[in-house]
Parts: sequence; structure tokens; C-alpha cells
Amino acid sequence: MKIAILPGDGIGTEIVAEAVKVLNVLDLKFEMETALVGGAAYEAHGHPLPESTLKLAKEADAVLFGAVGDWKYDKLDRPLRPEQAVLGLRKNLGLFANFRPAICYDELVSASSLKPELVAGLDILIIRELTGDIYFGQPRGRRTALDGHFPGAEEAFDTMRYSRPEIERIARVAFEAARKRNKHVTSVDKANVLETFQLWKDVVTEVGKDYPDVTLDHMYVDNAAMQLVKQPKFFDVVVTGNMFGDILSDEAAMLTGSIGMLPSASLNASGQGLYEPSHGSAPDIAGKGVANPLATILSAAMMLRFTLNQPDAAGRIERAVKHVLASGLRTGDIWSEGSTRVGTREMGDAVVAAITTTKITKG
Ligand SMILES: NC(=O)C1=CN([C@@H]2O[C@H](COP(=O)(O)OP(=O)(O)OC[C@H]3O[C@@H](n4cnc5c(N)ncnc54)[C@H](O)[C@@H]3O)[C@@H](O)[C@H]2O)C=CC1
Ligand SMILES: CC(C)CC(=O)C(=O)O
Ligand SMILES: [Mg+2]
Repeated sequence: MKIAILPGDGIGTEIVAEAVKVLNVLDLKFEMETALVGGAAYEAHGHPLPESTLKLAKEADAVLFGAVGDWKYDKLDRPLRPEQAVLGLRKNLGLFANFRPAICYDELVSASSLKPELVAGLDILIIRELTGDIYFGQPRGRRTALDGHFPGAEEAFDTMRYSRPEIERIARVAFEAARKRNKHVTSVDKANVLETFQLWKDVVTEVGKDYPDVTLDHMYVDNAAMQLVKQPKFFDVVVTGNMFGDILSDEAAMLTGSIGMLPSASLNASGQGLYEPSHGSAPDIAGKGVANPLATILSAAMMLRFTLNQPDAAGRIERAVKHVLASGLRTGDIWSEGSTRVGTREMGDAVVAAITTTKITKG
């Protein structure tokens, strides 16, 4: 089992180190190879996604990714910006299906931004299409406007687009996932305004006919943003496009206590995957040793379950995380009165200790 380790920038290096530490105590044989990506790769090689990093990612069974980006790269041309590395990996590896589970652990109900009764027992799966939409659509660029409100002015444009097969395959992923859960899919769109999402809604509805056992409803994205905080437990599986999924998953993170709790898996058609926390490089706290590593550690668990076929090991990590939370340890983002504040490394150490010294064994 070969894992490409791509820590990236900012807190990426701190949180990935903790996930690697956890993987190393599982008594499994991994070959791990680390490479630069994002701003770190730009500094060293002049490109955020060097050929050697891409090759490593393609050849590995799975990629464990931290995060990329920093405000200091804001003035770089877009193709050289660190964020292009993660977009490039997603596109090159064909990672079209992004799973972002938003689970509110019992111990973190009080850390949620919502009232306890709204989030206790919360378990939502956001399935975000990851290789299409306005993030990848062509054409895009800058030009002098020929029409519109200000002809002659400089303008910028991006293109939102989805093809029928792209929608169909992500819809199937969502319905299949719902079958293993509470058999409820909410497709989030903006079909009242956008042609792209009218097609989205039509195709999801058609695919839904193959899944009569799954309840399908459709919701406009503005309403979905509201319902997520009004009655989050209405949702089971949410399927949506790249941009709406990006935004809604950060919102859903706060229902679980923190963006530092939201793992993710990005899979291609052959089950190869890139695993990363849903958050970014958090330049505001980078280097301080305070970032929450649990989203990355839980992403490593997803990697073991989804790609490396090690469900027992994945379960051990997940139970260890619960054990650590139950013992009262909290990084700053999930801290509340009465709990014990720890840093990134102590949190990783505690998960390792829970795996190695407590009764969190196989099975
Ligand atoms: N997949 C990736 O590599 C992503 C990269 N980015 C990039 O990251 C950089 C920063 O972006 P932001 O908008 O600030 O989003 P961010 O997700 O990095 O941070 C947003 C807020 O959440 C906090 N936060 C994030 N992760 C945390 C953790 N594990 N523990 C505790 N607090 C945490 C940060 O301190 C910050 O206050 C930008 O360059 C952005 O483009 C953003 C999202 C994803
Ligand atoms: C570079 C961004 C699209 C990454 C991001 O915000 C995400 O994947 O959640
Ligand atoms: Mg995001």
C-alpha cells in the first residue's frame, strides 16, 4: 500500500504530521513518500504542482493531503497560485466524487454553533461534484467588455457548465450512498436561475427513478443554506455541484463544532482517492501548534476504509478519536468551559495513545 503524503502549506504540515503518526501505530505495512505541493512547491520548484508530485500522486494507491495556500501568493497569476495544485490533482486523478461527512460527536454538541437539540446525533453526508462546474469551466479570463452595464470596462468571466454524464455519475454515487444510510437524497441546485442547474435537476430526477427506495427532494441552494442551520437533521445525503458543495460544507462544519472536525474523501471511478481535511491552510494560526488535527486524522481513517480496504484500522482510529474527545481534550477551536485545552501535537499524541494503550483494538 503506497501512500503519497502531500502536507502543503500553513497548518498542512502540522496536521499531516499527526495523521502520519497515527497511521504508523496501526501495525500495517505502508510505503509512504512525501512531496512538496502548493506554495512550498512553488518556492522550491517554481510550480505549485510539479510533475514529480503529480507522478507520485498518480502512482500511489492513495494521497493524504494537508492544505495549500497563503495570502502572500494572492498577487501571483492564477495558474501559479497554490490552490491550483489541489484543483490540478483533482482533475488529473479524475477525483469527481467528494464525500464530506458532517457528524456531530456527542462530546461536541456544546461546541456546535447551533442549539444542542438541533445537532445532537447529527450525521449528514455532503457529496460534492469535484471536477466540473465554474471551478473548471472554460472559457474564463479577462477582457474589455463589449456589452453589459459598462461597455469598454475591464471585465472578468468564468463559465459554469455541467454535462449530462458528469451529473449522472455523481447522482448515482449519492443514491448508492443513501441506500447504505437513511435513504434520503437532497439535491441542491439553483435551477430557478441557472441553465446548468436546470440540467442538474432534470438528470438527478431521471437517475432517481432507478432508486425508488430512496426519497429524493430538490432544494435551491439559498434555502439549503438556511435549512442547514434551521433544521440540519432534515438532511441525510446532500448532493450538489462543486461550488455550492464547497460553500455548504464549510457551513455544515460549524454544526459539528469546527471546520477542524470535517474530513473528506475525493474518489475517482477506480476507487483511488485523495484524502484531506475540508479546511484550508489557516495562515492565521499556522506555525502556532494550535490547529485541530482531527479532520486530517479522520480523513486518514476514510482512506483506510475507502481505498486501502482496512476497515478495522479505520474503525480503530474513529473510536480513538471518540475516546480522546470523551476524555475532555480539546484544541482551541472546539474548546468549551470544563474541557482541557491542548495543542496540535498533544491531540495527535492522545489519539496515538488511545490506539496503543487503551482497549481500542481490532474489530
Ligand atoms: N484544500 C485546500 O488546500 C484549501 C485551501 N484553502 C486555502 O487556504 C488559505 C486560507 O483560507 P481560509 O479562507 O482562511 O480558510 P481556512 O479553512 O484555511 O481557515 C478558515 C478559518 O478556520 C480556521 N481553521 C481552519 N482549519 C482549522 C483547524 N484544523 N483547526 C482550527 N482552526 C482551523 C482558520 O484558523 C480560519 O480562522 C487560502 O489560501 C485558501 O485558498 C482553502 C480551502 C481549502
Ligand atoms: C481550492 C479550493 C477550491 C479548495 C476548497 O475550498 C475546498 O476544496 O473546500
Ligand atoms: Mg472549501
